[in-house]
Amino acid sequence: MDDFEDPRDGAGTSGEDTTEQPSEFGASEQASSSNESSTVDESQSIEDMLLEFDQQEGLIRDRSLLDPNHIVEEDRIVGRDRQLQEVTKMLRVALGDNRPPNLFLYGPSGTGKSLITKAVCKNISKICETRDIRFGTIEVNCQDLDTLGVAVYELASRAADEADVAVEVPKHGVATKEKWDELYRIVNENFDSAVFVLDELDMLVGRRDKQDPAFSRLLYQLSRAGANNDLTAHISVVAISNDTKMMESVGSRALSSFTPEDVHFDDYDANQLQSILRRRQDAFYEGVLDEDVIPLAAAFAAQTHGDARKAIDLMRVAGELAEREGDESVREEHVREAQDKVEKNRVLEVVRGISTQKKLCLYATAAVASETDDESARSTTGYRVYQFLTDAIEADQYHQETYVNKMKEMTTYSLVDFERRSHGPSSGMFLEFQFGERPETILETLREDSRIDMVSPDEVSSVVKAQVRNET
Ligand SMILES: Nc1ncnc2c1ncn2[C@@H]1O[C@H](COP(=O)(O)OP(=O)(O)OP(=O)(O)O)[C@@H](O)[C@H]1O
Repeated sequence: MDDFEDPRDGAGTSGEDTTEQPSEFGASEQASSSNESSTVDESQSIEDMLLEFDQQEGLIRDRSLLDPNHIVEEDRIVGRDRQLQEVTKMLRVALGDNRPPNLFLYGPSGTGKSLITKAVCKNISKICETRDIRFGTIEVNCQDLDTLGVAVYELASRAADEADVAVEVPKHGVATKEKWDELYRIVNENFDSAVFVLDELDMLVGRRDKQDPAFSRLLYQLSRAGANNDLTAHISVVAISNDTKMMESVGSRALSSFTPEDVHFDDYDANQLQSILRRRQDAFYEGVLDEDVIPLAAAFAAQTHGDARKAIDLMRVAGELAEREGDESVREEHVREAQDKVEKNRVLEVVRGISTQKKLCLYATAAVASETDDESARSTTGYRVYQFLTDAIEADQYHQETYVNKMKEMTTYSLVDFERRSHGPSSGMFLEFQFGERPETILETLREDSRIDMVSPDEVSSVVKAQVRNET
């Protein structure tokens, strides 16, 4: 955040929100609808409109380059040489007659973990074809898998897709053991060598036992099957996670058979993100991207933790906004609009599901952060603003400790981060919260809750200012 100029400088970050955000999709929808209303021809039939849109020149030439799930060619991968080399070195064993090691790839989201794994596996597969080795990449994302049984079925089903055969057990109503046997059958009959890619593995917690999460059982069973010949193919397991501490939750039983090689993926800085975007600028027709677009999208994405997915997403949304508004080029203002929209949607997703009390804690803390120079909020000040808010809407009031715990829970949604601090003996200890998104975006989003909207933002702001002045 502090190693480049805040891209929003000069664009009003001080909290004096001027635009009325019309809907959950933010200002962009409003802009496009007001644009439409000025050009609408009421006599036009739907068919005419469709034909007209069809003839309109778009700005985006190749949408796949802006799709985060598309595996880009190797020459578009930038800034991950070390990781590419490590993963290639370890998995290349699959090209011979040996079992490659298991891997644990960890680092924040959007730092290229899945991309590098897919790119290396794709190349291994290409070489294996020329050597008559039947190699398969069996990939699952564990995010939506809630039990071990579901995960094993999913693996069997992906293995079957990769081998172009059918799964012969039903998805429901059979024991997990049968699903394992089916997975072994498919792999053994169709592959000499296979890499299991378990993306977002830490999400596979299961319902049974928090001490023995499903991901731990999955790792144990898979690596054991490799060792005791249930799986005759040479298999390697690549576990991918954002949670650097995931391996600490893997039970000792699983750990002793899994024993992975670790590969760390660190954050991208704004320069690396710029290079990533530049290698994809041919997603647009020549000359339609203004020169400020890429540096600004990269700077915005670098503000959180340098997420390439976010940078690519910003460039795509900016392009789509420009297209929808009938503009001839993608400009800086489209990126700013896109940033608002992307941030707001993410915050909305989280905020929609939390209780009013948590919203009040978050609102109070974000209100403080929006008034401080470094956009941080002390828990002690946040709590006083929280008390003001709960009094104002006559809601129950938590003790300070509960308020702090509720705020700490917000770290799981990556909305806030915190550090324990003390500003000298007179101020005592407090937590200092930092936001992953602009505090103003969080405030705007929370004001969509009618109870919170009962309190005037100006009133909150003057309470906050007074409290911040009182900080020692
Ligand atoms: N070094 C890079 N060069 C080019 N594109 C990249 C690079 N790193 C990431 N990307 C792109 O960013 C997007 C996200 O990358 P990827 O899915 O690999 O992230 P991840 O670390 O696996 O994140 P998550 O943990 O959220 O799944 C993809 O579209 C990918 O193509």
